[in-house]
Amino acid sequence: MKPYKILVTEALGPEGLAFLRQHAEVDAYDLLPPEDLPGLMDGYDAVIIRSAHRLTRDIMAGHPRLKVVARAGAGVDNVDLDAATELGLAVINAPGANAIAAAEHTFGLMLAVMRNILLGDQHVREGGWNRQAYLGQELYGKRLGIIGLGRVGRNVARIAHGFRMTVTAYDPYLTDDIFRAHNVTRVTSLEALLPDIDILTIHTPKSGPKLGLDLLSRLPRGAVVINAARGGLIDEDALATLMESGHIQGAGLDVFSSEPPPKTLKLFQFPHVVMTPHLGGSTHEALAEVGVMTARGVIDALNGLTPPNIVNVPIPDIEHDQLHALDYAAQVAGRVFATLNPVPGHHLVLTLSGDIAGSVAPWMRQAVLAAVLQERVDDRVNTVNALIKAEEQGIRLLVEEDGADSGEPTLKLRWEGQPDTETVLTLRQGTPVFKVLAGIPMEIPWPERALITRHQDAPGVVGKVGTLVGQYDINIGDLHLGRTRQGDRALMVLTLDTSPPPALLNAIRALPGIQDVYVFEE
Ligand SMILES: NC(=O)c1ccc[n+]([C@@H]2O[C@H](COP(=O)([O-])OP(=O)(O)OC[C@H]3O[C@@H](n4cnc5c(N)ncnc54)[C@H](O)[C@@H]3O)[C@@H](O)[C@H]2O)c1
Ligand SMILES: O=C(O)[C@H](O)COP(=O)(O)O
Repeated sequence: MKPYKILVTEALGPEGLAFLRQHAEVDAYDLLPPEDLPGLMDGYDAVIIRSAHRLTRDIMAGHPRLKVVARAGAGVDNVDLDAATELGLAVINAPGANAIAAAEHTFGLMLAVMRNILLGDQHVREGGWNRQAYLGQELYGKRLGIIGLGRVGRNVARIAHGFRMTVTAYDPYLTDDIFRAHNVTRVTSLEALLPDIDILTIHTPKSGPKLGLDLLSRLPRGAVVINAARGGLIDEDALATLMESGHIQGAGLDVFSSEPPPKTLKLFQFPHVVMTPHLGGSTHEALAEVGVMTARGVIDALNGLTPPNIVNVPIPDIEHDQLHALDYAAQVAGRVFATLNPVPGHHLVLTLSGDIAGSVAPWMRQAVLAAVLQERVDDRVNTVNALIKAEEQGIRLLVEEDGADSGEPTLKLRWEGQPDTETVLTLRQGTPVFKVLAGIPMEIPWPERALITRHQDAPGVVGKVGTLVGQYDINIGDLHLGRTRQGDRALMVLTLDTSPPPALLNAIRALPGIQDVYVFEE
């Protein structure tokens, strides 16, 4: 019996499916009718879609088993990311896995428009041979304008250089180095880009700029427009208007505001508009790459890891094993802190130092916060939705820097204004070691099973607890004691070889001087 159940709603590369099947029971469809998806979501740990389906809040909510949703592809605009995050669902995608396919398809469309390939094909099939009627234009020496120099945009630039085009791009989110590295001239506005190019191609997410009549009119007369990114980035009515006036000579479209486009789409009237049914990422190679990347991400996320292709959790730039160790340290620190300090404050103060500063810090904050909240909130809370759940609980996270950004990763936690809640944990060669517990300095390598007593420092308490544990035939592997000062608050941490039964815990609780008893087991 496999531990997970996964629904795949649209054709996934066979390599990805095979990987999923090693770890999960998989129900895979070539194309699940979209209207059937809401009724099928129950009982799956993960659901994987492509562009034919939408994962809305309504569809994702109310499925206790669901932990991960995935978009097997680049664009996650058909997943309600805010809803997924609030619901604690990890969102996986496959960034870059189909970027070469999409870039090559962009050139397919470009060549089809510039060289009248589809019109010529139709003409020959109809028995014609009028070569003069289908005179085309070369890409060589043309000025290509790219909006969005991301994974696809950079591949477009690479191919364009092969055609000896000059390449200019607009992407306000990238550094100059990226433009230089790809031999692309940078412009800092669309207004600067559009008048000086022959061919425009857009490669931004759906949230990118919308090119309506005003912006498209800035293209020189006779320009060609390509959209293999997302429907709606190029306004279809505006494009039709400019095709009609002859301002725009031709267009290549792989994506549409509504897919498939309605029969009433004005652009169908123009022979120099070449259209494909969202084929940009549809090559065998890309589907294989997308399938494997998605499948690995989904299984990692189900296993509680943070894969590099998770969309709604900050991703630390470190090795898998190191991340796993830090995740464990965050769990231990958060759980022990929340259990020993059950009355929460309003402000949780977290100090990170050592190797968890930098790119790891945003993820670490969420991981620790999730572990603290897990002890307090019944609702599902995890690294994905920790910040949202904290806000719902009226808890604010205050992050303090202590300046040290190398050395052993160290987490310090306390409720603001309550120094006796301070908990300090260091990760030493992969093992969490507590340095301070509930404000009491102690040095405790964290065991698999620990029993902690909170008690009054007084003669006989330790011996009585030890005797009771022995009476239940449980071996004590290690013992640590700490106190604020003689006769004051004290803690005892016992490493036990076997689980203490409830009767033993009750017996310890009944001993004079004992304030509370806690058990932590893996
Ligand atoms: N047709 C297809 O089958 C197909 C295949 C793959 C990708 N896509 C789509 O192509 C697009 C690009 O994909 P990608 O993998 O390169 O994404 P990406 O995230 O790697 O790159 C997108 C780039 O757009 C830039 N950008 C964002 N907003 C912008 C704005 N307002 N103005 C200018 N630049 C902006 C970003 O800085 C980034 O560099 C996405 O919409 C994706 O969904 C379509
Ligand atoms: O975002 C993507 O990866 C592309 O739009 C491909 O979509 P598809 O998976 O439906 O082919």
